[in-house]
Formats: sequence, structure tokens, C-alpha cells
Amino acid sequence: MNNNSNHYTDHFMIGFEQARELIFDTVSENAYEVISLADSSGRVLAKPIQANESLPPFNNTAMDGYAVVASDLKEASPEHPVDLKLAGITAAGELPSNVDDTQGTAWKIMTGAPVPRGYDSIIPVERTQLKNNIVSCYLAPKKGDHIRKIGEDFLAGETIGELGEIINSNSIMAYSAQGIDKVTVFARPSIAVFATGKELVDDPKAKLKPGQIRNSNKPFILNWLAKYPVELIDAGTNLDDAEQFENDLKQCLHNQVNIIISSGAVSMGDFDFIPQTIQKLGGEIIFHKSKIKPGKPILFAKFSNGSFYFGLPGNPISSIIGVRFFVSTALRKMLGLTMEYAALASVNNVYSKKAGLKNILKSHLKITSEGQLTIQILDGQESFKIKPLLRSNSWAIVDESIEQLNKNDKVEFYPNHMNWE
Ligand SMILES: Nc1nc2c(c(=O)[nH]1)N[C@H]1C(S)=C(S)[C@@H](COP(=O)(O)OP(=O)(O)OC[C@H]3O[C@@H](n4cnc5c(N)ncnc54)[C@H](O)[C@@H]3O)O[C@H]1N2
Ligand code: MOO
Repeated sequence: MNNNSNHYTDHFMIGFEQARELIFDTVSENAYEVISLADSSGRVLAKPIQANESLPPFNNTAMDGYAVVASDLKEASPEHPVDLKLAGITAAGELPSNVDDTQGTAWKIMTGAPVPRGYDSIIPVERTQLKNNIVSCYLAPKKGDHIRKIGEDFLAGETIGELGEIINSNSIMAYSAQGIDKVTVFARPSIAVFATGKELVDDPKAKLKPGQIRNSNKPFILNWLAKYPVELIDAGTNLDDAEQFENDLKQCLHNQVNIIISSGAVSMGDFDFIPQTIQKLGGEIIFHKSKIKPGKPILFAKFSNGSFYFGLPGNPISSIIGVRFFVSTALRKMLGLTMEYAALASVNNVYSKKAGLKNILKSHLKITSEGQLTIQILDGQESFKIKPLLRSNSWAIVDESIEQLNKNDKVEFYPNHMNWE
């Protein structure tokens, strides 16, 4: 029998929201680094970005057509065209020579070309006819028609990227339009992932011996985290060898890995060596056990070198909940993001649970033909059941006190992945 130190936490289980807030408050933001814009998709801005230049940088035309003086064409209509003298032609990328007297003239101009000084509107080429250098105009334009004004999109100096914003393809277009090729972002947190359990088999080709199962938690955890800007370390599978684990953990601490994750060995079993090893190496257990099902025995600890530890319960669904809701919270803080909040959907089936723990349920969220968000609580909620995940795209969160959900009740939910756009 081991002297499991987590007995003392049996009578105290931290609430789900409280645990996540505590993680968010305990963890600090990562250091900054400057990277090239081309490599920045999915990274988080650590410094705001200002527009270098006004855009458009000059007044230009939105149409292929003629720059004209609107007051010359007041009487123009499809039945009574007004003739103007052709004064010149400019393509996009060219600078027009300016005309002294624009009155009574038109300047041929292509989309994107600067509007020559003295003209105040554009008429599209299809509303005109050109013959012998005379432009017949079939339209009375309003002053400013089809002119894209200097600075109408961006003004030099305005903030176009806020601290904590995630860079996506849209931001890459905007920053490229500004000649910005470097961005300051939060450095990727390093995350080491261990699986523990003597019963685990990593080799997919190996035939299972009695008592063995395949390791599914580690592939999930590595894959889930790979969608975010992190540096992943597969720290191996520990076959319940506490001494080996102690050495591996020492190595992680020596390398100042930001987040260390293990699945398994945090509960009440004789080989649940994670809490003791953490304490032996000077780690402070901040909480062990939360009022949730599945995932109750989750452990969060910190080390004086700045590394954080998440001991995820070994049952597959419990380990998912550990990364989806607890590790993710630390990750968000390290990357300068805000906490995530749940959204609401209407339940479309009846679901019963015991009062006491907050349930986090495998669910299928969909948009109905009426445009409503509905959520179905899936069958097979036990924490060892993996198959329902194949239908599951979200997690419904049902409060401690609730014993039954009825059709059309509102329930909080989170998608499987954090919104990262
Ligand atoms: N006496 C008690 N027993 C248990 C309690 C309790 O409060 N009192 N809590 C139960 C709950 S809830 C959970 S969750 C588990 C958590 O246990 P551990 O974190 O110690 O995990 P293990 O015992 O190592 O494994 C649990 C279960 O999960 C399977 N497993 C483990 N790792 C993997 C992996 N990488 N891939 C796939 N499956 C994995 C393992 O074979 C076990 O079946 O404790 C309960 N017991
Ligand atoms: O709560 Mo354990 O995490 O149900 O399987």
C-alpha cells in the first residue's frame, strides 16, 4: 500500500470554474519573439501593430472609365449625351501629368490609377463612347463617384492589431498591405506529454497480451495540442516505473519545459505515483480533484523553476477533459489570450444525471434548418468509452445541482477545439 498523499484532498474538491480561474491567475504570459509575417499564422500578437501608411496611398479610380468634372455633365443622360475632349490616358501604376484646365475634358483612366488633379468623379467606360478624341458621356455622375479616397481604408498610425489578437489569413492580408513583414508574438510554450500505465502498448502492430490495452491518450493529447502554437515533446510512455518517471521529470524541469502533462496514475491506486513524485521534486500541488465528472482526480502543480504540471486522470475521456478545459486555460494565459467562455444551445434529448458533480458530456452540436443551435447529449458517457467521440463535436456542461435535462432546456457548451481564428 503506498502512502498516497492525495488522500488529504478527498474532502476538498475545487469547482470547475474556480479551478480554471486559479490556473489562469497562477500561470504567467510567455516571453516575446519577433518572427516573419509569413510564419505567423495562428500566433498571438504580443505587441500592437500600427499602420505604417495610409491606404489607399492616393485618390484612385474604382472603375475603368474617365475622370471628369461632375459639373460638366449635369445635363448628361442616355438620351442626351454630353461631349468632353479627351485630355490623356493613365494606367494603374502610372502617374498622370496634370492638366491646367480640366473643364470640358475627360481623362481616360484604368482601375487603381491615380485620379489626375482637377477631376472629381469617374464615369465607367460602358457609360461613354469615344470617337475622334471626343468622349460622349451618357451619365451625370455625382461628385466623388467611383473615387477611392486616400486613407479611406487605413490611416497611417492607427492601431490595426491589438495585443492578444490571433494572426490569421485576414491579418496577413492587412499587414502585407502595410508593408509589415515582422511581428512580435508570444513564444510557443513547450509542452512535454507522458503517458503512464504498465498496461499500455504503443506499437500499433503489437498483439495485445492479457491485461494490455493500446495507448490512445497520448496520441490524442499530442494531436489536440498540435493545432496551437506550441512546441510538443513526446516524453514517452512510462510503464508505472516511479524511478524512471522521477528521472524523466527531473530532465523536463532541467530543460524548463513550460507545461508537463501526464495521463494516468493520479488517483487512489497503489501505483498512482504522480503526486508523490511531484512533491519529492519540490513541486507545489495547487489542486488535486475537481468537482467534475469525468476527470475528477485532475492535478495541477507548479515548480519553482516556472514549469507547470497537469496530472490528467488516465481514463480516456477524463484525459481529454484535462487538456480541453485545464491545460487549454494555461495555454491561453501563456499566449496572452483571455479566458474562454461557454455558449448556449437547446438540448434535443432528455438526459438524467446524479446531483453532486458538474458533468462534462460528449455531445453533438448542430444548426437546425430553422437556424437554431441544438445539442444532443450522446449515449455512452462513461469515461472509458471512446466510440461516442466519433459523433461528438462539443462538450455540454451540466451544473452540479441538476438531475435532469429536458428537451429544449438551455445548456452551456464548448466546441471540441478552442476558437483559434
Ligand atoms: N478507489 C478509487 N478508484 C478510482 C477513483 C477514486 O476516486 N477512488 N477515481 C476513478 C476515476 S474518476 C478515474 S478518472 C481514474 C483515474 O485514475 P488514474 O489517473 O490513476 O489512471 P489509471 O488508473 O492509470 O488509468 C485509469 C484507466 O484509464 C486507462 N488508461 C490509462 N492511460 C491510458 C492511455 N494512455 N490510453 C488509454 N487508456 C488509458 C487505464 O487502463 C485505466 O483503465 O481512477 C478511478 N479509480
Ligand atoms: O471522473 Mo473519472 O475521470 O470518471 O473517469
